[in-house]
Amino acid sequence: MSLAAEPISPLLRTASRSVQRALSELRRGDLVLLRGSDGRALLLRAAEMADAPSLALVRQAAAQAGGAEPALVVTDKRALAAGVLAAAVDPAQADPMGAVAVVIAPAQGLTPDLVRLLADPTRPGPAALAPAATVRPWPSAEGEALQLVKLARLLPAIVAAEVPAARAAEVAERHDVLTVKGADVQAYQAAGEASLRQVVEAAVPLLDAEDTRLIAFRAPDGGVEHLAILIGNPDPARPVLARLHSECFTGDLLGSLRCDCGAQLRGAIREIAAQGSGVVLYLAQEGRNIGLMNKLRAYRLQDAGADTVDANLMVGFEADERTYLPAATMLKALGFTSVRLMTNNPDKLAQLARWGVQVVDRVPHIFPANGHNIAYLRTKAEKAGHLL
Ligand SMILES: Nc1nc2c(ncn2[C@@H]2O[C@H](COP(=O)(O)OP(=O)(O)OP(=O)(O)O)[C@@H](O)[C@H]2O)c(=O)[nH]1
Ligand SMILES: [Zn+2]
Repeated sequence: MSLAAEPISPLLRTASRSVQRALSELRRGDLVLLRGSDGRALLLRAAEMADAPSLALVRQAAAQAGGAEPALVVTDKRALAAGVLAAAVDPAQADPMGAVAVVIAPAQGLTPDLVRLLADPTRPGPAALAPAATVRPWPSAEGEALQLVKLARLLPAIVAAEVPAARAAEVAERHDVLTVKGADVQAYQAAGEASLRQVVEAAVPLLDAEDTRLIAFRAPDGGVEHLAILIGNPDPARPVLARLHSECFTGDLLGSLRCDCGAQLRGAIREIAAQGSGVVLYLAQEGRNIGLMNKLRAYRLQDAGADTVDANLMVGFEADERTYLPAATMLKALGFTSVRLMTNNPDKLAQLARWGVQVVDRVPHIFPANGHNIAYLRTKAEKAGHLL
C-alpha cells in the first residue's frame, strides 16, 4: 500500500490558504473582495446572511470607490426557478459543473426582501418584480464568486457590487476585507482533490465485517476528509470489489426512509464481507455534494411537490454536484487500479474511467423500496439515468 505523498505545490498552498480563509469569511457573513480572472473586482457577501445593515455596507463601500450598486448573483438554475430568466442559458457559457452566473440588478435597488425572495426558495416573500438579469459567461468574477459560496456550503447566491479594478486594493484596505483571486478559486478544487493524503489507518471491526480497517484521507488544505473502509485483504493485482458511497447523514446515521443510502451502505459492507474482500469509499459529499443544510432545503421543496432533481435546481445547484476524482485518487493511493463497481449510477462508471481507474464490471446495487422513497428511486432512474 503506497502513501499518497505527492508534494503540494507552493502555488496550490497559497491558493488553498486564501480560498479557505475566504470561505470562513463568507460563512460568518463578512465581506470578501474577489479579483476575477476576467480582470474585474467584486465586493461581495453571501446572500444567505444579507440583511439591511449588511446591504447598506456593500452599497456604501462600493459607492465610495466609484463602484456600482449592489446586485444579486444567482445561478442560471435558480434564476429560471425564480422566474427571472425566461429560457435556459447556452451550456457553452457554463462553468465546469454546468452553472452560469446570472446578475440580477433591480431598478429600485436591492432590498433584503428581494434578496430572500430571489435567493432562497424556502422563504417566499412578496411577489417578484421581474428585475433585469444579465448572464455572465464562465469564467467571470461572478461565476467564481458562486463557486466560493458553493464551497462554503451556503446557498448559491451572493450580493455583489463591482468596484473599479484600479481601486480594489484601496477598498479592501479601507474596509479590512480579505482579497481572493478567481484564478485561485479555480485552481483550488481540482488540485486539492488530486492530492489527498493518507493520515491514519486503524482496525475497526464492524458488525457485518469484522476484518475491517479504516484508512482516513485528508485534503492538503486541511479541509475535507474522506474514508476508505477496507474489508479483508483485497489483492491489488486483481479487480477489487468497490463501492463509492456519498455521505448521507440522514440515511446512513439516522436511518431516514427518504432515500436508499442506509440500506446501500450496510448492504455494500455485507456483500463485500460475504465475497471475502473489497473496499467502500465513504466520500464527504453530503447531499450529492451540496451539503446537509442545502439538502434539507431541497427536501422542503420535495415536500411541496418537486422531485429530487428539480429540487436541487430550484435551490440553485446542478442536479448532481459530485466529482469522483477524490475516489479515484484514494483507490490509486491504495494500489487499486481496476475495480468491480457496485453501483447503478452511470456517472460513477464514466468518471472513474476518466480519472484513470479501470472499471471491469458493474455490480448492480439495488435494495427494495420502503414506501417513502419510491418517487426518489423512480426519479433517479428516469432523470439521472440510473440503471434500475
Ligand atoms: N441533494 C439531494 N441529495 C440527496 C437526496 N437524497 C439523497 N441524497 C444524497 O445522494 C447521495 C447518495 O448517492 P449514492 O447512493 O452515493 O449514489 P447514487 O447516485 O444514488 O448511485 P448508486 O451508486 O447507484 O447508489 C448522498 O450524498 C445523499 O445525501 C436528495 O433528495 N437531494
Ligand atoms: Zn440518503
